Amino acid sequence: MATQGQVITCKAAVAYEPNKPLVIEDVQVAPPQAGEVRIKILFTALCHTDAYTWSGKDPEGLFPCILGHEAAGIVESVGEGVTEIQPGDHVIPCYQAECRECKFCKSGKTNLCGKVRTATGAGVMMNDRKSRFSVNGKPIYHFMGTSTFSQYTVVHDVSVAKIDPQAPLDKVCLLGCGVPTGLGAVWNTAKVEPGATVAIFGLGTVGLAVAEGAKSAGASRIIGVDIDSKKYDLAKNFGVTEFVNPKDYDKPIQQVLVDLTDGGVDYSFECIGNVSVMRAALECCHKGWGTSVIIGVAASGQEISTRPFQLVTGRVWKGTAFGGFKSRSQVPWLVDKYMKKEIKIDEYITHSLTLGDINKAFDLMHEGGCLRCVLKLHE
Ligand SMILES: NC(=O)c1ccc[n+]([C@@H]2O[C@H](COP(=O)([O-])OP(=O)(O)OC[C@H]3O[C@@H](n4cnc5c(N)ncnc54)[C@H](O)[C@@H]3O)[C@@H](O)[C@H]2O)c1
Ligand SMILES: N[C@@H](CCC(=O)N[C@@H](CSCO)C(=O)NCC(=O)O)C(=O)O
Ligand SMILES: [Zn+2]
Ligand SMILES: [Zn+2]
Repeated sequence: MATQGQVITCKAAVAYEPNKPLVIEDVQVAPPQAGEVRIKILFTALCHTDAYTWSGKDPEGLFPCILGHEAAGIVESVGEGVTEIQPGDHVIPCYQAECRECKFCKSGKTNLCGKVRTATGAGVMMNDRKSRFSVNGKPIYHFMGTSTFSQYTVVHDVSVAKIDPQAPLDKVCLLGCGVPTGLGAVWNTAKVEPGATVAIFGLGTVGLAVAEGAKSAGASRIIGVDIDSKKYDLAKNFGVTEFVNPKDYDKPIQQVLVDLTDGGVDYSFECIGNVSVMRAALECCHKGWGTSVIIGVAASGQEISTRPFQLVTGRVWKGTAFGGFKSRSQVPWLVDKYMKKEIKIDEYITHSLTLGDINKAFDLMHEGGCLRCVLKLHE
């Protein structure tokens, strides 16, 4: 391999400051050290969490950094001691690692992994607590352990899911975040059963994936709640059976849903990141058993609240990261499900652009007509 062991200079989108346009730079990407993998990223999508961190509202946000965490690519080289991944493997970088050795991984109770989390939260690699990215000698922070807005990135080996080489990378890149999050929130976190009633707050990619998951789980009613009525036609294709726009009512949305469902829904999902909506999502659940799952990411300083009585009377409040999926083990399984046409991906991709258009892609994301925009990173 000509590039193995060498610094690679390539294009990447650097976020220098919150909310300032990303700058396409020539970035130096150092070779992978022990336990690391350097990946040629071919396609990356944008997720709202990238916009959230870029906005400066993420307490873990560090600048300058290279954002991006929903991508697919091909391994360029591996560091010392990496045995399960080889150059040429088709992979999806996973922001939620799976080491299979730590307390979290061994617990069987969670998909969270503790092995590299302190480093990924600090924008560095575990080995030497330094970045592999630089511009003219100045380090640039990693983001979520993935930094996929770059033609090449370096990640920990425990964060790499090896997938079917036949899978189209311009599609399966979405399995790096939004789609698994929604499906897994239903299948793994809530464990929705046939006949259940479901309310989904926010019908973006995550909320629509919740609808898809709820439909496949056999939910009897899937009520979509969004302030953008244009979402309804689209949402029907993902399984939403009824639509409610809070703007059409004078009473609180939780009351609207309780009245519509003879006392409340069995399951609700917050897919926005709005703490007032999180409260409504809990309070629209049925007394005695209703479960609400928080998926949305709220800004630094925001807190959730409700009357404790809501929980005393049997409602359950939960949250989910990456839909509870164990990344290295289950992302390849999700890819196989897509290849067998058992889950959707193409339907979430509304726009396709190149890395140079990344600022335009973020603008599109805020315009409502956009679910996922996939960027091609190489000509
Ligand atoms: N927990 C996780 O693992 C995880 C993974 C991926 C994304 N997320 C988070 O999930 C959230 C959703 O992501 P997305 O990509 O689907 O976002 P999105 O912006 O595409 O979708 C949000 C939807 O919510 C609607 N909305 C906004 N305010 C509303 C309100 N007050 N009431 C009803 N509807 C409202 C919008 O019209 C939009 O349709 C984000 O906060 C993102 O950061 C979390
Ligand atoms: N850094 C933020 C929290 C961000 C957050 O909650 N991230 C989600 C994934 S969002 C993907 O689009 C998550 O999985 N969190 C678990 C984890 O990061 O380990 C903050 O500090 O508020
Ligand atoms: Zn995401
Ligand atoms: Zn682990």
